[in-house]
This record gives sequence, C-alpha cells and structure tokens, in this order.
Amino acid sequence: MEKYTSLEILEETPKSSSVFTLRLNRPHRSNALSSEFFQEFPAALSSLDHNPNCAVIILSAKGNNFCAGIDLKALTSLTAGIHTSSDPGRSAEKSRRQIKFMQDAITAIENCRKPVIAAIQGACIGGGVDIITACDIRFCTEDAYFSVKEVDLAITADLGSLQRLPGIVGYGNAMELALTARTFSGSEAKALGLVSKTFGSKADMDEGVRAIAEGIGAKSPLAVTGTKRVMLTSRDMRLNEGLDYVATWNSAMLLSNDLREVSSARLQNRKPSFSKL
Ligand SMILES: CC/C=C\C=C\CC(=O)SCCNC(=O)CCNC(=O)[C@H](O)C(C)(C)COP(=O)(O)OP(=O)(O)OC[C@H]1O[C@@H](n2cnc3c(N)ncnc32)[C@H](O)[C@@H]1OP(=O)(O)O
Repeated sequence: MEKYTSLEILEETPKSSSVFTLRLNRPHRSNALSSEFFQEFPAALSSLDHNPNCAVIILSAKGNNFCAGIDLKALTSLTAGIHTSSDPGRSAEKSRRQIKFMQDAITAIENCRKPVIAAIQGACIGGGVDIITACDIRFCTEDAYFSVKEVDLAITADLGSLQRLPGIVGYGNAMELALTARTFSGSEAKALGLVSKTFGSKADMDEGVRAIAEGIGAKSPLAVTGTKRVMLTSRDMRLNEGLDYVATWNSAMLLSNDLREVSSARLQNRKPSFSKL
C-alpha cells in the first residue's frame, strides 16, 4: 500500500469486504488541505479505482473535524511561484493552471468509477465543502457543521462548491450559503439535502456508513459504475441528451454476465456473485 502524508487508505476487515476507506490524516491541523493533499488525493483515488478488490470508497477523516479547508499556513506555498514573471499576463496564466490543478484533484472523485461516500464529523469548511459536494453520497454526525467560507477570506470559491452545490441544495440555498458564509448545522444540512442522513455519534456513523457501503459493494459493479457515470454525465446534459447517453451506455452494458447472474441467483434462491471491475 502506498504511503501518503495527508491521508491514508484503510482496508475493511474482513478481507472479503470490497469497501475501502480513504481517510484524511492531518488531525492536528483539523485535516486542512496541504499542498501534498492535492498531489496525493487523486493518486490515492486512482489506486483504489484500479484496485479490483475495491468496489466502494468511504471518504472519512481522523480526529474531531472532517476538514478545515485550505491549509492557511500552506496557502503561500500553494500559490508560490505564481508571481515570478514580470509579465502579469504570464503570472495570471500560471495562476490559472495552479487553480485548475487543484480543481482536478477534487474532480478526481467524480472521475473515479467507484462510488465515493463522505462521512463527515465536526467542521467541514471551505475546501471541505468543495470535496464533499463532489462525493456521490454524504452522511454526517449531528454535531457536524459546515460553511462555504471563502467570501470571508476575500476569495471567490474556485474548487467546485459554486458549481456543484446548486444541484444538490438548489440554486437559491447555494447562493445564500455562499454569499453569507454562515455556519450551518448537520440537521440543516440534512434539511437542505446536502447530506442523506445524520448520525448521533461518529461511532454510529462509521457503523451505519459501512453497512450502506457494504450493501452497494454487493451489487453488480457494472450497474453501480454505470449508475454513477450516467447520473454525473446526465447532470451536465439536457434531458434528451441524458436519455440518449444512457441508451448508448446500456446498449453495451445489457450484454453483461451480471444480468444473467441476477436471474440465476433468484431462481436458485441465493445471493448473486459478480466478478470484479
Ligand atoms: C487557490 C485556492 C485558494 C484558497 C481556497 C480556499 C478555500 C477554503 O478552504 S476557505 C476556508 C479556510 N478555512 C478556514 O477559514 C477555517 C479556519 N479554522 C477554523 O475556523 C477552526 O480551526 C475550525 C476548522 C472551525 C476548527 O475549530 P476547532 O475544532 O476549535 O479546532 P482549532 O483548535 O481551531 O484547530 C485545531 C488545529 O488546527 C489548525 N487549523 C485549523 N484550521 C486550519 C487551516 N485552515 N489551516 C491550517 N491550520 C488549521 C489550528 O490552527 C489548530 O492548530 P494549533 O497548532 O493547535 O493552533
């Protein structure tokens, strides 16, 4: 297993489980996002995407807080080297590339074929919201709290929240949260539809999210990855284009062995067994 400084990959026990946990691992900094994170996070997701034993990824965080956003102490190194040219045009172009590089690290969640489920406790601020809005499913503890914090730092959020949040909580709610940067609770996050469910404690959330992940992991991997890809692609399309896309997708996927396996398992009164992705 690869070694990372900002996160770690945990395999579920028993070994037969197809659920892996990707855990933010800078609890002493409230899991603030370091420059290493933006290299390591897409690399870790890619390694899980390519790992045939992994069907579902839980994105969790060590310590009291899920994520305090960008590491304010590392912000200088994250933006270092941008203003090295005497030409403002060249500096701006370099700055744009750095922002795109950081955006890509978060979009890696959507590019991963396997579902990514966020399990959030404590603070989820700024860059933390960018991360969870790219996840496929979100859960939190009752004491979790959130803020689209960027305007308070005189920044226009640029790592995905402004693009993804409206589709999750509605345009008006997203605009209000982003313009006020106000802190909102786990129960409000549930009411807004940002999270699917809240749990009374971190231990309850860990257990509950694992059970949900195991349930998804037992389903046809082709159907699961197809559902993720078609939903994400259709989100960015018009209705007719989305229907056309899924018709093309399924014209290939309906030929899969997984369909026959589901029918056989039903007839034989057993659980279906699928080959890995
Ligand atoms: C190109 C892109 C540019 C910018 C993108 C920005 C997007 C953003 O993320 S904007 C949001 C930035 N984040 C913040 O403003 C949050 C700042 N932190 C806090 O408000 C609080 O720490 C908290 C997250 C609400 C957690 O509070 P609490 O539970 O009371 O813990 P603390 O004692 O405050 O923190 C523990 C420890 O973590 C350090 N820390 C917290 N946040 C950050 C951070 N963002 N960067 C670096 N370090 C952080 C904090 O200093 C403490 O460390 P000590 O050594 O104990 O002081």
